[in-house]
Amino acid sequence: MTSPRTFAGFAAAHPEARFSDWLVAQAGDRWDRACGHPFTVAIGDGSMPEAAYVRYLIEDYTFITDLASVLGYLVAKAPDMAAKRRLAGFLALLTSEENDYFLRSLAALGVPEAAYATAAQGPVTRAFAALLLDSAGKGTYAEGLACLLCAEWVYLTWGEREAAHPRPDAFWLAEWIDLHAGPGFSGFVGWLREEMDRVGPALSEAEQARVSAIFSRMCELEFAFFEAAWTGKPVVPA
Ligand SMILES: Cc1ncc(CO)c(N)n1
Repeated sequence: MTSPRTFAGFAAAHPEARFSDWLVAQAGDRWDRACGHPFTVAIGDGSMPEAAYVRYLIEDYTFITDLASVLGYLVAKAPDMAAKRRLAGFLALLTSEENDYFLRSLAALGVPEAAYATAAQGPVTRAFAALLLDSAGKGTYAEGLACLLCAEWVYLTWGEREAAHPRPDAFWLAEWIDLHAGPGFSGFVGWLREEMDRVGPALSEAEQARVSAIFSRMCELEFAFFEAAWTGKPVVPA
């Protein structure tokens, strides 16, 4: 009998299940903790302390710089033009509209360029960047895709939840919600899921387990990233 922890076992028990559903099921409460972190609730309900958001923006600006490199690796590894187009489209958005969002928000919050342009990454961001860059750069397309899927799907999940009620006044919060909700972003995450669902089932069981471990580790690091901004005390999960 196949183990229920493998994708084959999961698919036998849940005939409609997608590979991406299995990744979330395997992550268990690590997924829920990342999507439901109090920091993400505070983005939407107007209770965000400015100091926490400044810490977040400075770290996340270094993160999205590495994310742009990760997308470059994935564009290179994507097997066909349709996939390269999707990934390149997101890379273009990240390096234009989203980059602009960071520069305007950091300026409005009074953060001087010197404080973010050359900021050293904290320990959680370093662990995060290492996992992403190693998976997408040295690993396989599937491994890099699992990182990107987790990062963007967590953001879509809290983004759509917070977009369901009126926006806070601060534009840096309102626009951060709008960047992670709406048809453009949900369309991209929907495509990432379909791509993972296409690539994942064809992998060996050992490689599927590896992809699942990467996805779950990403959930832990997403939680730790929010927690570091929220508390000001970065802790890399064991
Ligand atoms: C840490 C982190 N994860 C995911 C995203 C979404 O791109 C982001 N901006 N930052």
